[in-house]
Amino acid sequence: MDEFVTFCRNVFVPVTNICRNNCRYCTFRCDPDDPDAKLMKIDEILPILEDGKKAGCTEVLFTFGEYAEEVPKYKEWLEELGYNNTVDYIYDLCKIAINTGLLPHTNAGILNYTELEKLKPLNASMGLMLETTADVAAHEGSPGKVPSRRIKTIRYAGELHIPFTTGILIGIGETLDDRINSLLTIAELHEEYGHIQEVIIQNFTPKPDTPMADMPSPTDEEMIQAILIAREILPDDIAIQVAPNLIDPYILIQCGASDLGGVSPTTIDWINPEAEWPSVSELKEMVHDMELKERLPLYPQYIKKGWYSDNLKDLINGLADDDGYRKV
Ligand SMILES: O=c1nc2n(C[C@H](O)[C@H](O)[C@H](O)CO)c3cc(O)ccc3cc-2c(=O)[nH]1
Ligand SMILES: C[C@H]1O[C@@H](n2cnc3c(N)ncnc32)[C@H](O)[C@@H]1O
Ligand code: MET
Ligand code: SF4
Repeated sequence: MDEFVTFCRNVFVPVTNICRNNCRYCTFRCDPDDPDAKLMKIDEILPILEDGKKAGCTEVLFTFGEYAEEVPKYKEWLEELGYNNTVDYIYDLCKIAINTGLLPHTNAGILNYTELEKLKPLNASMGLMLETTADVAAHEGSPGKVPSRRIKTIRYAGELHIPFTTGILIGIGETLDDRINSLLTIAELHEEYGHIQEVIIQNFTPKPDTPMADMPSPTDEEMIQAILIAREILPDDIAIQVAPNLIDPYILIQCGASDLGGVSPTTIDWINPEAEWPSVSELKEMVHDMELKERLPLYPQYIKKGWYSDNLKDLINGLADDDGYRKV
C-alpha cells in the first residue's frame, strides 16, 4: 500500500453528448433531436473554466460523444460554430483552457494517430477507457467499443508519448477472465510504451431508462477482487483509480487503489450525474489515516520525463512542486 492517496481538482466540460455509439449503460449520450442534446459554445465554456480556476482547479476534463460527425445534425451545429471537424474545435478549446490557467485532459472516444498527434501538444494527459476486451451485449450498438479499436487508440497514444488514463468497467457482462485479460492487455501496452499513468477500475452504476437499468452493480467483493487483481497485474508505476462518488474507496485503498480521480468543486459528474462529488474535506475523511495529496492531470513521473509540450511548460511549472504534485 502507498503511504498516500491522490486526487485532482478539476472542472468537467461535457462539450457534446452527440455520439455515434449506443452503449447500453450510458445516459451521457443523447439523440440529436432530444431537448438535452448539445454542442457547447465557447461562450458557455469560458465561464466554467474561469470559475474552476478561481476555485483552485488545475484540470479541465473535456468529454465528448465519439465521432459525433457521423451524426448529420451535429455536423451542422459544428459548422455554425465555424468548424469542419471536432478535433479542430477541441484544439481551440484546449488553447482557451490553457490561457485560463487550466491543464486540459481530453476524452473524446477513439481517435486516430493524426488526431492524437494534433491534440498532444495541448493536453497534459488524455484518456480512453478500454472498458473490456470482451465482446459484451452492452456494446452491440457501439462500433467504437470494439476492443481492437480501443487498443489501437491507446497504442497510438503510447507511440506519441501522451501520458494516458485508461480503465475497465466492472459489471457490464464481462467475466472474471475477461477482467484479467483486459488488465493484461493494459499492462502489455504500458510495458511497450510506458505511457499509462493510471487505470480506472470503474464500477458500473445502473441508470434509469437505459437497457441496463435492472442490471446489478458489481458487489463489494467483486470490486475488492478487481482491485487486488489489478494491483497484481499492473506495473507498480501505474496508479489504480476508483471514483469516490460511485463507491466507498477506503477498503479498495487497502487493496491497492491509490487515486480518487478528478473531483470538482464547481461542476457535476456529467457521466454519473446522480452521484455528487465529495468535497476535499469529505475525501480526507474517506481516506481516514492516509495522507491525501493533490496531483495534476499528469502524474509526477511524466513531468520529470518532460512528456509535455512547451505550451504547457509555464503552467506546469507554476502549479507543480519539486516532486511533481500540486504546489501548496
Ligand atoms: O467525473 C468523471 N471523471 C472521469 N474521468 C476523469 C478522471 O477522473 C481525471 O480526469 C483523470 O484522473 C486525470 O486527472 C475519466 C477520465 C478518463 O480519461 C477516462 C474515463 C473517465 C471517467 C470519468 C467519470 O466517469 N467521471
Ligand atoms: C467515461 C467513461 O464513463 C464510463 N461510464 C459510462 N456510463 C457508465 C455507467 N453507467 N456506470 C459507470 N461508468 C460509466 C465508461 O467507462 C466511459 O468510458
Ligand atoms: N464517449 C467517449 C467514450 O465512451 C467518452 C466518454 S463517455 C461520455 O469513450
Ligand atoms: S459511453 Fe461514451 S461512447 Fe458510449 S454511448 Fe456514452 S458517450 Fe457514447
